[in-house]
Amino acid sequence: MIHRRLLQLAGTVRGAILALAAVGLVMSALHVAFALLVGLVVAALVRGDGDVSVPLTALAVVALVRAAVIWVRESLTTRIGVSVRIRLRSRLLDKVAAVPEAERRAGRTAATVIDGVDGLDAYYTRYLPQLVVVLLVPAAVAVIVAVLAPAAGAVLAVTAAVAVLAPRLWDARLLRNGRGRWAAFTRLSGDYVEALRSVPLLRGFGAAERVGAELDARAEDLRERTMSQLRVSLVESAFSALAVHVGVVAAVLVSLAAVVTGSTTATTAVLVLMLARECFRPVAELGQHWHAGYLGLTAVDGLDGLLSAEPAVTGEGSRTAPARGGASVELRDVGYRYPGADTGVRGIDLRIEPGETVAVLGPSGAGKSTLARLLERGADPDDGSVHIDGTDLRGYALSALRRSVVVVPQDPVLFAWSVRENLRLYRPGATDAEVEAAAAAADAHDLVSALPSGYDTVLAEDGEQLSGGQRQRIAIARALLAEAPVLVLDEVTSALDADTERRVIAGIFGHAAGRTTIVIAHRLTAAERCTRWVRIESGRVAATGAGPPTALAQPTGAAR
Ligand SMILES: Nc1ncnc2c1ncn2[C@@H]1O[C@H](COP(=O)(O)OP(=O)(O)OP(=O)(O)O)[C@@H](O)[C@H]1O
Repeated sequence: MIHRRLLQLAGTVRGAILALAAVGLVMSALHVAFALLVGLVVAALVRGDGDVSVPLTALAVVALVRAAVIWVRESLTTRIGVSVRIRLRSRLLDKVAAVPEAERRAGRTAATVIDGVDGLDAYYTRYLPQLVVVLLVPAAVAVIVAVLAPAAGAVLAVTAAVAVLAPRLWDARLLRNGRGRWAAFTRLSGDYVEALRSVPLLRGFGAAERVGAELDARAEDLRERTMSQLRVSLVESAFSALAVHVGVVAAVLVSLAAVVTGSTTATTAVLVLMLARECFRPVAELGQHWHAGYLGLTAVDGLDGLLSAEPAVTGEGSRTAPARGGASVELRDVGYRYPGADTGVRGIDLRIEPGETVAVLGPSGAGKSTLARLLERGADPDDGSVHIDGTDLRGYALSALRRSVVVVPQDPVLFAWSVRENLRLYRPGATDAEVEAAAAAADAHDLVSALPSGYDTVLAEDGEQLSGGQRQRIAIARALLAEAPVLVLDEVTSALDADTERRVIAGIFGHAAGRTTIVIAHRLTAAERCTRWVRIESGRVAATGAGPPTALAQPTGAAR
């Protein structure tokens, strides 16, 4: 089955597919030559006449060349397979980085990028080249047989056509079932990832058993779909195999009948027997490759969905980063709605001078994190514009912008790398002294030093051996080390006790002095060193004030 979208996705791989098809054709020609030579040798031996040394030598040469071509084909297939996977994965990973959808559905995305692409490898490197071989070789062999024995040639032509075309009747159903199975597989992958991440939570709430039972039910659904798929595919294979065997037997019987009636020779009958097998060899191999390759076909929806998803932001300028130190930040009548929702921010006007420290306060859901998102260009505003140092964010090269605005989220991600590598995420060239100074400023030096190998301790996935507050402090140190002109701290001290929070805030303000710092906070203690405050409510600026925020900055009932 040829899938137009998959051919488009393959892009420049088309030439490689044709090269593999050409090698497949050479291979088939060698098989046919081998069969003819064996036929000639056997016929000569049966007749007991003639010298068979020449065809035997030719047979040995063909066998050697065939071995060499097999080697070439396999190494080419592997190389092309690797390059197809690299090319597709790099296109997909570019998308994963830009598409919010991929972030939200991490498990499904991982299944598509890993299993889907693996499945496509067999489709491109085995199935499609073999399809070209099947379109040419059985017809050519049937013509050769027809020249030797017309009736046997006709039988081969008809049965080969049936063997190739009959399974296509099941293709649509196989593909439909396969897509359903793939959807169930990726959904289950996503659910497993989510459940594994939340095991302590699920256990804590006694929900582990219920979620386990749901996963069991989904796994059972996947098993049933897979078995149903296997059944359809086995029926298809059985029909194909039947046509192959019936074809060989019928062609041989027809040529034997011709021998009995004296209209052909025994040598021709032996040649027909040998060639009949070669006529069907490509068909049988196509069946095997189809089963290896259709997994890729079924993954096409996931691949297509990811590749055609709209990135959160499009286009970028060429401006490099603003000058080091602080940069001005300006939001001009900014409005943003989350896609498909009526939530976000609107009419935000805010100017922050270079080096200023501003607190952004407001109730939960007011739109504070949305502002942070807009500042790092995680999304573009629907209305208005965001500027850094007077330049619209869209005028900066994305990589430069992301180095210039560092946002520390409330629940930061740490990688399963050493603490030192985690801290150097934004500045791989930072010296050990700079790393330690940033850690000390975030009140993280002592806690890191107490780890078994200090800064070289390799963290568990997402820093699991650390408490929430310890992870927050390492993430703050990482952001301080970046020395970005604009630092946005989004409730980064929410997991710290009041004393530690004060120390961390003092450290941040000392280390980041001169840089523009925006502190998003619920608690006034987190923002008490800011020189100005802004209160956001329902996506709008509700009030602003000079000096550190006081109780006035908070809506009634907010935490102090
Ligand atoms: N990905 C999203 N899709 C749709 N709506 C969203 C999304 N993220 C946030 N929102 C909505 O946008 C609004 C603003 O959310 P935001 O996260 O900016 O609030 P916040 O002030 O940071 O809240 P909190 O203090 O609880 O972190 C909320 O109504 C929220 O439900």
